[in-house]
Amino acid sequence: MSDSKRIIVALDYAAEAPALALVDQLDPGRCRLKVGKELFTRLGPSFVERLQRRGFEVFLDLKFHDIPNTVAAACAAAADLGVWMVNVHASGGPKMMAAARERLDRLGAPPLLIGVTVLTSLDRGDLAAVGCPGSPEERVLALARLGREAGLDGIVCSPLEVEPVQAELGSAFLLVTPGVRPAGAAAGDQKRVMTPAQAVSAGAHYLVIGRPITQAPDPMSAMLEIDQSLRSV
Ligand SMILES: O=c1ccn([C@@H]2O[C@H](COP(=O)(O)O)[C@@H](O)[C@H]2O)c(=O)[nH]1
Repeated sequence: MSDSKRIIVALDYAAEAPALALVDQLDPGRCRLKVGKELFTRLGPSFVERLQRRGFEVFLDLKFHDIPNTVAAACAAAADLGVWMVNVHASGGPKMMAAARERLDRLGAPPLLIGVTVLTSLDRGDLAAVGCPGSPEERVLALARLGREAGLDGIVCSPLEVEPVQAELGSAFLLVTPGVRPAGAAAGDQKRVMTPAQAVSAGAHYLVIGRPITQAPDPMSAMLEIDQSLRSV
């Protein structure tokens, strides 16, 4: 893949100051940023605009999951913010995903539209607990098919599902993978993980990485080490 900015740093912070302390050290030519529910709820759209003014492309990770009309309108609002990528829960269904696609297609330069499949914090037992029998891989594949049919640009899945999804849907369908942990790093609440180099060699297009960078004693060194590990893949 030609995009050299594979790392998307998840800015999961409780306040603006520590987030900006990291952002100040990052190079928008080397990585992208993800703003999720915590920071967006605290700081709102103006923080996203601030990051964009500094030259960063932003993945707005709000995982919209609602009726089609509401999700389509929320995606349009994200597009108005100028974000690079936005996402919806694929389990919201084909009509919801198609409504988001149709709304974004009315725009000149829409953000990438990505479907969240099975959260990387879930394993087979967790899926069974919410009434979904089968393996995470089977469910990811089923949701990936629905997402592609609805015209999504790609999906969020764990690195473990990258090869089977690409084998069926090809390499142009974007695969965005959280659940990335450098060797020896704490998995925390993530259950389906691989190292950054393993994820990229499996075929992941973008790696979402939070705590291994943001909670490292020296976040910038952690980021550069991960970046370096990808250059030899
Ligand atoms: O399935 C998913 C979907 C989204 N995420 C988000 O990615 C980051 C991962 O952070 P780490 O600290 O590297 O675990 C986080 O913002 C999640 O909300 C995910 O982990 N899994």
